[in-house]
Amino acid sequence: MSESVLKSLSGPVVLLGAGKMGGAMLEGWLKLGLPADKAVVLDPNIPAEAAAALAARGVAVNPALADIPAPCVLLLAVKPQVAPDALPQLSPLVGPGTLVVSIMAGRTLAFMSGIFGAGAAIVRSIPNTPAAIGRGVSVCVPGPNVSSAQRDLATALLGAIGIVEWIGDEGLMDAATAVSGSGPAYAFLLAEVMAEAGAAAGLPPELAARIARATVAGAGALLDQSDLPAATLRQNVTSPGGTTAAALGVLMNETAGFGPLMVEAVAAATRRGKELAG
Ligand SMILES: NC(=O)C1=CN([C@@H]2O[C@H](COP(=O)(O)OP(=O)(O)OC[C@H]3O[C@@H](n4cnc5c(N)ncnc54)[C@H](O)[C@@H]3O)[C@@H](O)[C@H]2O)C=CC1
Ligand SMILES: O=C(O)[C@@H]1CCC=N1
Repeated sequence: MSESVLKSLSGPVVLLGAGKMGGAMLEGWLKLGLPADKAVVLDPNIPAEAAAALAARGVAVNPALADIPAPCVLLLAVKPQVAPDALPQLSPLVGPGTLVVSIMAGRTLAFMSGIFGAGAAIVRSIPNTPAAIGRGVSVCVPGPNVSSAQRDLATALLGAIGIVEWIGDEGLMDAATAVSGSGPAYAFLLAEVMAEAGAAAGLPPELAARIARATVAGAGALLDQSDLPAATLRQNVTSPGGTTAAALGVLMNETAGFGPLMVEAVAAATRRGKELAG
């Protein structure tokens, strides 16, 4: 479904911001068959080499706005903080057939319709960086003017980089951002702190880093491939009275363990999302 939707678009997909997330999304679309001449990148800071490589593949990089045909999609992948300066100039591009998709943390549907007009079709979404290997998670909420065909189009665009979850309540987006948008950083931090703890326990630091990284990656792959709940996979490691139980006694402490700490972390990220709302 994704492939046929992306291969048969009537107008271009315009990407604003070709950084980590925008760049990964563009690669996903091209891989799934979006014709390169249907992709337009707008990013004043794109490195010359990257711009030349995209242009060689047929992608239009930083054309004059007046030269861009009516877009099917305008995908907003700039930082939320630059949105008030970067978005208004794009307003003339947004016509009745244009779907605006934002991946900016915090920025609300109301903020975007304030720029693109109350009639604009807008999807607010939050992907995550495993998008770079096609293993992203995107949570999306549609604005009131989004047609079912445009929802399918957003699913195709975000589905090119991983799984897509739709929600109906925009009020949940900051919490979703705190879990899946920011979540990969928590998993990477786990690999970092396990390595540091291994070194503190006497392992050569490089060995500790290698085995911690491979362990987090292997556990993630097992979680992915198994049908068992995470709690069962955890219990399968934990011999009664053994080493894991000793560690989990610390990590699962009801007041100072991982659980309450994660609640605090997700709450902090959720609050920050609300601050970025604008
Ligand atoms: N990095 C992540 O894990 C995630 C990021 N996001 C959201 O994605 C958006 C982009 O984040 P990243 O890709 O991480 O940032 P990034 O810094 O890698 O990319 C932002 C890009 O925007 C470009 N840019 C800056 N000003 C511009 C302008 N006026 N016009 C066009 N392009 C401009 C920059 O040159 C850069 O290439 C943010 O809004 C962020 O909240 C969402 C989910 C996950
Ligand atoms: O840290 C951020 O604000 C962005 C949104 C989710 C992940 N990175």
